[in-house]
Amino acid sequence: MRGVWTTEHVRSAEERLLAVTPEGALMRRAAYGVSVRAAKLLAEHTGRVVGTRAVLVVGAGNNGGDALWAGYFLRRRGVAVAAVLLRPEKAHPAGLAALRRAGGRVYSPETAAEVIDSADVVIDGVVGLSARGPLRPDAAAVFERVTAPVLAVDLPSGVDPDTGAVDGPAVRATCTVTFGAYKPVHVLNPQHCGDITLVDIGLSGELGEPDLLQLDAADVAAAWPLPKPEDNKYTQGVTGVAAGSSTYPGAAVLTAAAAVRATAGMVRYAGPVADVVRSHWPEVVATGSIFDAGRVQAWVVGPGIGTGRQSKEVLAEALGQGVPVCADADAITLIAEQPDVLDARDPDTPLLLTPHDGEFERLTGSAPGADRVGAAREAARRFRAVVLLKGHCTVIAAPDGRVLVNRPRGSWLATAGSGDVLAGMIGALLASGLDPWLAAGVAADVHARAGQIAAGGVPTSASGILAAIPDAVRQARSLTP
Ligand SMILES: NC(=O)C1=CN([C@@H]2O[C@H](COP(=O)(O)OP(=O)(O)OC[C@H]3O[C@@H](n4cnc5c(N)ncnc54)[C@H](OP(=O)(O)O)[C@@H]3O)[C@@H](O)[C@H]2O)[C@@H](O)CC1
Ligand SMILES: [K+]
Repeated sequence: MRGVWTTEHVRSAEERLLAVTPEGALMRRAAYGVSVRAAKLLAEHTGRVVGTRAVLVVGAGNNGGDALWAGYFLRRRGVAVAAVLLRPEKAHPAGLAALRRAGGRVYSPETAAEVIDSADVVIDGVVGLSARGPLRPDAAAVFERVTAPVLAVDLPSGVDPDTGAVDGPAVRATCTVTFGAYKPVHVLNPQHCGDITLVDIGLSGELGEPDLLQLDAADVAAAWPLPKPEDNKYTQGVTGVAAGSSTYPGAAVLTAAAAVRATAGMVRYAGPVADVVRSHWPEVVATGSIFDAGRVQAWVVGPGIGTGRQSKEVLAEALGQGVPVCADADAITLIAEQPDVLDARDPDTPLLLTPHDGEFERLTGSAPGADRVGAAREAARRFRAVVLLKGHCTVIAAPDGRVLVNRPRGSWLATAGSGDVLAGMIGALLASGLDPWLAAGVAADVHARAGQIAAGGVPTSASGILAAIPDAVRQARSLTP
């Protein structure tokens, strides 16, 4: 698993490390890493390093110091370096002196137009860990001119380091070089970070437990349930699916099919479109009502069931059986509108909620806002449930505070019925006995892989995602991170 630490925790770890490290050593280590990545970027874009031109955009703090020292190292590799100082009086003194000594030139934003226009790479050292709010107007004006690839030092300036939120002008980087630890921005807003490089500055011993986690392929592979020699169809867990209606039969088919595709156990369907489900997926044991469905090890309830009285009874029945329940789509709206349905649940029965933003607002009374991790964590505590908050970077929070952030693989999942497929996969993983938080994270990862595989660069559909589940599992099982 990839660990991610908030800026508060990175800062205090850095303070402890700084206390036992010679002055300036950490910054030079960080800056050297920036210069190596910058040289690679230059070579990729121009075919050479010597004789290319780098522009540093330098703010008031140590992030600017990193950029200035990186400029010093790039000078030594034959790169022409120009530093645009946004706050000349506050520019890191040692870094600036080193750059000048090495032959770097210095500009103000007003005099820099020409060097920016002819840059081969621009290094964003405006602001790092201490960033607040969007780019200020002077920095925003500089980046408006930029057409060269941008390397962000630590993080793209203008993006909130702890939430990844963007609320105005912000740097959109080709690549980001960060130090010591991944920060939330790197997993919550990969679109603005581009390709990310982590430079080791010796911080790992000081960091403690991570605040967020991201699954690697190896984690997904290790968690994905596979039949063992002693298994039969029951021992792998039976998934119950209560989905669909005469208006939305497709929701039943997609949800049940995703459970079939995800694991080798058995899938039971209970609902008004049993015949439709059976005709598409003969391996599903389908019946008309949840009350005569037989034993299951987990329920998925909600896709396409509507929010009427009968649907409420179905949800209450599932919640009362003492097995994990994934409440999706209409089941979330039902909980939001008629919270007494949760009385049917023993507080120890695992519950998993899978809202998109609109459903989240219905459920909690407020939209997730900029701090999606905080919002999901709070909702998870309040409902004593795992909350999977859908988004470009889906966030999965457990009631005990653990948070996973899913790695996006394009926007292919934004298609009708895609959520039904995810719910079916989660149900199958719950039935296999996986921890609900991990089940949600692993399902979200494979769902994203399936979307990418199904799309292959052109739009796909929920049926396409469904068909790609086996290849997505294969991909996760054969890849390292
Ligand atoms: N500590 C270490 O060991 C190491 C640290 N390292 C590096 O230090 C970086 C952290 O440096 P830092 O703490 O000096 O602050 P930094 O992020 O440069 O901000 C400077 C000032 O900018 C301002 N500002 C705020 N928001 C703004 C905005 N939106 N747009 C424009 N300006 C804005 C605000 O000042 P204000 O103008 O509000 O007074 C703020 O104080 C870290 O990211 C890493 O790169 C590495 O070298 C490894 C070793
Ligand atoms: K930056």
